[in-house]
Amino acid sequence: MRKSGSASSKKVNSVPPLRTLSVSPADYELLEEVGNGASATVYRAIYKPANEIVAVKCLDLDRCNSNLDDIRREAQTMSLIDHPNLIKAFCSFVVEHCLWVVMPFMAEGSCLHLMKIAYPDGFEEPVIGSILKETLKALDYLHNHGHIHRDVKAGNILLDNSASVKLGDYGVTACLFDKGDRQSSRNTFVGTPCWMAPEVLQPGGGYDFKADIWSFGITALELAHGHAPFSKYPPMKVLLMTLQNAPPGLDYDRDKRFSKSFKEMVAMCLVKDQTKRPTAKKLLKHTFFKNAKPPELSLKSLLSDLPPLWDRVKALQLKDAAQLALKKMPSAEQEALSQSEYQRGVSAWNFDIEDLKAQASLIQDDEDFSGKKEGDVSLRDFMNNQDRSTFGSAMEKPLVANETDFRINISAAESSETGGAIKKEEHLQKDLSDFGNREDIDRSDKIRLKNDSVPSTSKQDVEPRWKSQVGKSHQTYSGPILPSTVHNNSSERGRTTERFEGDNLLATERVRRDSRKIPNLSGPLMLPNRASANSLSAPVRTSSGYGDTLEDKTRASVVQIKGRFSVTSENIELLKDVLPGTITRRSSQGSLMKSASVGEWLVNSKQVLSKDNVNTLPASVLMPHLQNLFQQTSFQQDLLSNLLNNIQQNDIVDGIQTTLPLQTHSPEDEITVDTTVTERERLLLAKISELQAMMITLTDELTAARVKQIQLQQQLRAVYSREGDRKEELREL
Ligand SMILES: Nc1ncnc2c1ncn2[C@@H]1O[C@H](COP(=O)(O)OP(=O)(O)OP(=O)(O)O)[C@@H](O)[C@H]1O
Repeated sequence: MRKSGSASSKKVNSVPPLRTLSVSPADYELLEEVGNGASATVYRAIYKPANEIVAVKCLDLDRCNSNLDDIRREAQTMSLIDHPNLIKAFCSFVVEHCLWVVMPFMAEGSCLHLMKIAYPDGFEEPVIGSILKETLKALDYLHNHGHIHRDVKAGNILLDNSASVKLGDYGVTACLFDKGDRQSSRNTFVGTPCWMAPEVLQPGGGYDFKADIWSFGITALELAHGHAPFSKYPPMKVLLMTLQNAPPGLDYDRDKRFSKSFKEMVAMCLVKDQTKRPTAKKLLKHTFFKNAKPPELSLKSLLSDLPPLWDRVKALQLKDAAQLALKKMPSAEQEALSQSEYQRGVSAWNFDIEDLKAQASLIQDDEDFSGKKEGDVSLRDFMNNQDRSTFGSAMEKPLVANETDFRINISAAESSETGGAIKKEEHLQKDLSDFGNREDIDRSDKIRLKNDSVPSTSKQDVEPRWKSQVGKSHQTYSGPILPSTVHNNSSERGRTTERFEGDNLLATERVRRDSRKIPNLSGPLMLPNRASANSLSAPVRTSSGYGDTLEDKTRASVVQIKGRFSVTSENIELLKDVLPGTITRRSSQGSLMKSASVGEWLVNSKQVLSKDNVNTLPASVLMPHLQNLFQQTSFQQDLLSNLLNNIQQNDIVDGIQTTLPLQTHSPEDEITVDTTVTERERLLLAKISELQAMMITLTDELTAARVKQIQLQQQLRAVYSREGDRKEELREL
């Protein structure tokens, strides 16, 4: 079951869907990575006893917020599911810290992948109709069997090479990760922000299967436009927009190419009042679906001319890595904006609605997605300049050559398309080497590529449509986990991480990890060991132990991790405050949100003002940064003081609120309140210490910045006076 590609060149068959496969990891050979989601990586694999191709989803249990018993229970439940439009697992078993789920290999990947690689502006209506109809059948089945999918999106709709459409990740993940009974889990929110129904975002209200109908409507828009509505916004803004704005829909002017019945169907799904949304069964009777063609007729042409799935995935990952590099952030700073910090940000923020609005209004509201975002790298440019054989029989070529081409192509593309953006090339060159030791990458990828021999499906001789498309930058890999039976298997050989050998592991993992750290306003809120450079992430990067303490705390309080969004118990409390418009108690934390962007800014300034730079850069470059750093640091100090004050005040208010009712309560109540108060005190004290630690660090930084400012001013004066002297001399001459 070691990862290898050697078997891919052999003739292999696909496993028919209802087979029982072995639960021994030794019987599986993992081949190429074909997808990754928030919690799992999916591989094409060979089932050795039958020489058959399957997909193995390796779900990292360390990253799941659930115990093995829950997983087993849910896996058994899901084994009862059986529908042609749902991916059914053959079997599942535990290999070290991972749950392996063996399922049919969907050779064309997800609709999201397909759009990213070849249809960035979405599909034509007949295609959408076919995909949606099959998805709706799957939802109808799930709902009839008492399941809510909770993560319907293009990334979870998978296609195979016979153009059949299957919904993956159908609720199992949600169930697996639920703590306690299902009902209580419905009081938490789960999903990916853009696709989440308003009622899902309202904590405590509960929701039902109609939440899937909303997500289905959003998925319809996603397939029509190539992206979900609001996908370019940070998650918090998405949350607000979903709650406050009119529901998104197909526009009469902008979406002229779509029929009235399609528009009407979408509008029916995207009604805020969940009781007014149709059931899946009713929706299936809509004219739009009555006219939909079977997928074999409408989808086949889409899938021709595409390279094998794993090559597409690799290309997208490389593109993402390049975008990451273009963000000009060294990896250390990327780490500063990691998911753990994002979680910290989420749980620490106050969802002060006014403040959020102010935040949100800072982001441009234009809906022009066609324009290339800063840092977007054209996949077309990358692919067109690749050696054609990159995606064909020459996959054995070491990646070093491909990566070199890649870098050159990006810079060429950037300079031609953005004009004068030559600097990006330098940054890219620098950052690509920053985020991974070149030698490491080369070695590890050589090994991987050597093994990844090319199957008979490669199509290097054609000039396909996908090459001429510019992929979008959304990073929303997601999908199924549908175990039918779970077995424990502690075989050393089964350890997923052993698929790379020795130190190659490090490098390859780093490349992969970094390729996922794409700063993206659609807000990939990844799991703790994945980084995300969301602009609303961690307020301040400190050099103290602050990050760890808080990160651990946040991790401990996570109640839901799903897709790109994780929710902590603190979030729920905070949202309870916000949503009915009753926030204020922690209003100072709204400032922390502001400091999120400040934090990012500080990072940039600190970069510029690094020890090495400070003596070499001209004063004219350094001064504005220094001044800004100075101002922002002072600003942050003020915010922190306010925050501390507010916490102290809140403490007093809380004390009054919690002690007053005590007089009328029973002794049991007193014990409960006492415990709550103590717990709250403990949390507040912890928060205060953390803030104090932050303040100390900030004060240090401020002092350092002041010193630097003084030095620079002196240098500047010296330069001016030298220049003055020189001018004097010249005049005298
Ligand atoms: N059976 C399969 N065959 C081929 N590709 C697959 C298969 N299952 C999943 N994938 C690919 O892997 C990606 C990630 O898988 P999946 O969504 O199951 O992970 P996840 O961690 O549950 O993601 P998320 O929770 O973000 O939805 C999918 O988007 C899809 O592109």
